Amino acid sequence: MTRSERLMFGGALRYDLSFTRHEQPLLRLSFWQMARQFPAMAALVGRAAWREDRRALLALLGAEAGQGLTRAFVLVATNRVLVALFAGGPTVERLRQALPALLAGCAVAAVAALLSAVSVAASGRLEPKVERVCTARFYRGAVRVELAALEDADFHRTLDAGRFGTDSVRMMLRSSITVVNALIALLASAVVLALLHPLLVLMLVLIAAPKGWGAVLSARRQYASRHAWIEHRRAISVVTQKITEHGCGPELRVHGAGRMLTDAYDDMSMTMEKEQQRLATAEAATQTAAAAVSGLATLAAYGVLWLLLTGGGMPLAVAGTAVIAVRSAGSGLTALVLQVNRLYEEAMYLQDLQDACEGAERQAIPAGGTPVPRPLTEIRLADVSFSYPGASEPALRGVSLTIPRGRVVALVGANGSGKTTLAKLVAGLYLPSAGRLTWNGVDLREADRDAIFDQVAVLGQDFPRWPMTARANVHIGRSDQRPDQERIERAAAEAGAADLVEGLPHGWDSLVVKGFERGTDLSGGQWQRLGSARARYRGAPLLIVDEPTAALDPQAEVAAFRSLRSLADDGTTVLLITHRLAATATADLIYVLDRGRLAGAGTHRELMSVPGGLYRAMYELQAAQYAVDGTGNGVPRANGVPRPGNAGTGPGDSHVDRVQG
Ligand SMILES: Nc1ncnc2c1ncn2[C@@H]1O[C@H](COP(=O)(O)OP(=O)(O)OP(=O)(O)O)[C@@H](O)[C@H]1O
Repeated sequence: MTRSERLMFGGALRYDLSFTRHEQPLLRLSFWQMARQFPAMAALVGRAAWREDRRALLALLGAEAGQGLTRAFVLVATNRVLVALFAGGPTVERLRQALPALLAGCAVAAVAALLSAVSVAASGRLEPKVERVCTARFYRGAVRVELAALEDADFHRTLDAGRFGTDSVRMMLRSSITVVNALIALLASAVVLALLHPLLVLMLVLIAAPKGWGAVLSARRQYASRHAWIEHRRAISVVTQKITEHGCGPELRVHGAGRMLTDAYDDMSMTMEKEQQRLATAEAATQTAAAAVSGLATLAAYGVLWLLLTGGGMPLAVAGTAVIAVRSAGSGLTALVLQVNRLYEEAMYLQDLQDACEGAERQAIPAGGTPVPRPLTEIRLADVSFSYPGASEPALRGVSLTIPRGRVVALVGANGSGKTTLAKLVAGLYLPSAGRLTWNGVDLREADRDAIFDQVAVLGQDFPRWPMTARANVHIGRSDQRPDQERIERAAAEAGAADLVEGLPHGWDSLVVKGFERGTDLSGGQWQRLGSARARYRGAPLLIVDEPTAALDPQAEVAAFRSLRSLADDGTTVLLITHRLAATATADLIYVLDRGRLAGAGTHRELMSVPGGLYRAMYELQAAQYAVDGTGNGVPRANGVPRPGNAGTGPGDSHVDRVQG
């Protein structure tokens, strides 16, 4: 373990042996068991190829099989040429005898070249398609996975491992085709050799076996290493990514964090280097052993030929063909071994991809379910508890509450009291561990979750800042419909984002990500307005907002809370999570959470009237910062929203604070 790993990640980031022993059965498979899996893996890719472009697949298979057969024809033609050349008679006559076979050999070689061109074109067409289909299946599955499943480290690892497999799809197709080609070529050579002398086939097998063994051994070693180091690699990429990330720039420089990260890169990469060296040394040893045994077998093959020739058991022309056949079979074999090596390794990664896809499909949010009657009238939680997978303490315990339609419902409570968790349950992102959560009387467990998602808009604390244009950043809120510029602009105006977009160099077409053409960056508050525009553009009957004003200036904050109020007046149910208790004061209903339990419910006035109540204590603490009392006396109000500060100036008033002399 490196120093950096201990400091930054709390320990070594490698899966120990138990992972490879218990969780990677592929590594325990023998070559023959693995070989039996090839057809299934090849079929996986083959089926995708068949679905996407069967003409290209057939052309590819035909061209490869044809190329293999041409090699046998070339060998037969060579044999004919040699027989003619080694026969008695004048040279001109022997050449004339050899000419037809020579011409046939040339014609077959030309056909082989054409077939090779067909194969290149067809595979160029097919490979990207198959890669796209298999990769898209993986990503489609990944976005449908239940959020709770992603909390499980093992499942997360399975998904992560699947990502390596997406590169393997293309390789698998290519390697499978090349292996088919090499096998046909080898078979052709073996048939020709068997016809010449059966003993030569045995020699061919002896030459091949050690190389095959070496290839399989290397592939397994590489695969095991990659798996064991997967976390380590991921950590290196996470660390280095931060070095160029825009938001990290200031701390990297001012705090000198850059040095810590670059040192960590050095440190962790050095351990990877050692692993690479270990692999290379092992690989070299395996290759040498395989080449030595294979070389001895080749020597033996030539020895047998020698004996057959000197003993008169074989004519010189046949021996000549045999030498060419052994040589061509030998090089074909090397190609085959290389490809089998690849295929073996790729098959393992492809299996990971298959496992990830199947896992994602198993853990997918179910499609369909009981329809939820519209419009949304009420969401009810009855004795709901929820624990995050692997967590020792539940995040919510026996919570019962109701969220009625068209109201602003505020969730308040200390950090970690369960507000965000509760909101995620309400949105259908998590299912309760116990108790019932119903949407219009339909239990979340049976409900059509897509229909629920369709009625929810979220603006989370750490909402995504999509690296796209300003327009796409809003439109992605309702991307199942065609972009509607008029609605986009209305949503932006309501969220206070219209001016900011107008001020961008390319307006709605400005890329709000630095580092691209037309790219520009936004301030935290500007991002929050854009995020809010997105949530509004979605136009869902339930809007969940988690600290929607954390980055806004006071004026924008007041406007934001006021517009939430007017949304509710228009029938939208607003679930508001905030620590700004001045804003919750105008909510229709406030729920107070304390360590996962419901500790209070009512209006601001009701909760303030509870002596020693948690809400009152929190409110008074916050109000004290502004030197106002909890009853609202002296708190200036702008359209019903309490505003801290001195009376007399509305949020929109422009004035210069003066100290009266
Ligand atoms: N993904 C998670 N996995 C495990 N535990 C989690 C996860 N998310 C939150 N928790 C835990 O659940 C509890 C409730 O967290 P939650 O985020 O709901 O609190 P919150 O009230 O929204 O806090 P804050 O005011 O800080 O946003 C906390 O103890 C937290 O550590």
